Amino acid sequence: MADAPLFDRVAIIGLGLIGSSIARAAKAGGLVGTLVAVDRDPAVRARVAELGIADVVAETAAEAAEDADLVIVCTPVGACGAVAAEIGARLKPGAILSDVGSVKGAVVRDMAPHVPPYATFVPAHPIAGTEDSGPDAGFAELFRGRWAILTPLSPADASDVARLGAFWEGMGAMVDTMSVEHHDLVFAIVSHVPHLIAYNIVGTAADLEEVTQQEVIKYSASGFRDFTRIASSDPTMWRDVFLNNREAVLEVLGRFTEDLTALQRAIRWGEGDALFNLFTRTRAIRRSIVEQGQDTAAPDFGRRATAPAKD
Ligand SMILES: NC(=O)c1ccc[n+]([C@@H]2O[C@H](COP(=O)([O-])OP(=O)(O)OC[C@H]3O[C@@H](n4cnc5c(N)ncnc54)[C@H](O)[C@@H]3O)[C@@H](O)[C@H]2O)c1
Ligand SMILES: O=C(O)C(=O)C[C@]1(C(=O)O)C=C[C@@H](O)C=C1
Repeated sequence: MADAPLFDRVAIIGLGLIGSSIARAAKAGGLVGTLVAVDRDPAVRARVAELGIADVVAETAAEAAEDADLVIVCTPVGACGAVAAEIGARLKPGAILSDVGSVKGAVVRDMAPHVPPYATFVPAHPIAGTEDSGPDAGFAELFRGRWAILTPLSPADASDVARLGAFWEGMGAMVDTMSVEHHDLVFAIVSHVPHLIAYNIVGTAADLEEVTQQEVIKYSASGFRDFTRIASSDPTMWRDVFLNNREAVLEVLGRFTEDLTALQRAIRWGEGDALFNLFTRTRAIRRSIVEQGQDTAAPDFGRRATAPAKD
């Protein structure tokens, strides 16, 4: 007899890249009995029904959350508070509420006040994604071999944290836990500021009057192309990330700006050793990332086997 699913009823709110990937992975892994999906966009709800990646497509978040053992909010972080306000009173006793937001402090601030004492809020963040969005962009293998960070709010939540961790592991992820504050600093460095740099360099190139748009497109088969991939990431998602992780991002940007000024000086004064030493250190970092098998920002898995690469 097959093992019983980890959760009888799971509700996913927001069926974009991440929500639809969870739906696909959870069903493929036999982790849920009934999967209920809802999105505020009627076109997304219709597409989810067409794709057949949920058992039930609900009309409202409150309706989706009712009776669910696990509810995962997969909207942009700026919408998480309003969703929690809508579903909080409808959560069933013993339910686990979670999210996938790229920022944790602001999400906890906005969601936690709406969680009743008989449910447990376990914030989460999968470190996996692509530059694409929407329900067609998702795929079941997205989380395989990737980290899922849980930021538990109380030691009393340990058994629910373990259950949610098992759910992420069932989707192929490796689970780690850290504090909300530490999370926001770490991901400001390794994800948020790198995205800001990509948005900035692509914007600068597009604005340079002496380089035509045609040349930017024609000669971008270089490092610049990698920046354009990142800089094509969803504008709503990333606007919300920067508005909601302001302090950590500004802290890291301050350090980044100082280091950039030092590089500017080294170039101006011909300090080749300073440049060489930095580039040697950064090359070693890249090599250790590759050795640990974390070198693909957007894992291909089966996705590219069926869909031709866009770039
Ligand atoms: N894209 C990534 O690489 C990535 C990786 C890890 C975590 N995240 C986080 O996951 C979340 C979702 O990102 P995504 O890339 O799946 O975005 P997406 O744009 O692909 O999907 C978001 C979905 O949420 C829906 N939505 C928005 N407001 C809503 C509301 N109030 N109620 C119900 N549905 C609503 C939208 O209609 C959309 O379908 C974000 O919080 C993001 O920070 C993204
Ligand atoms: O691969 C990409 O396109 C991503 O940017 C994924 C990425 C990241 O920065 O690593 C982006 C945001 C998330 O919160 C987690 C993962």
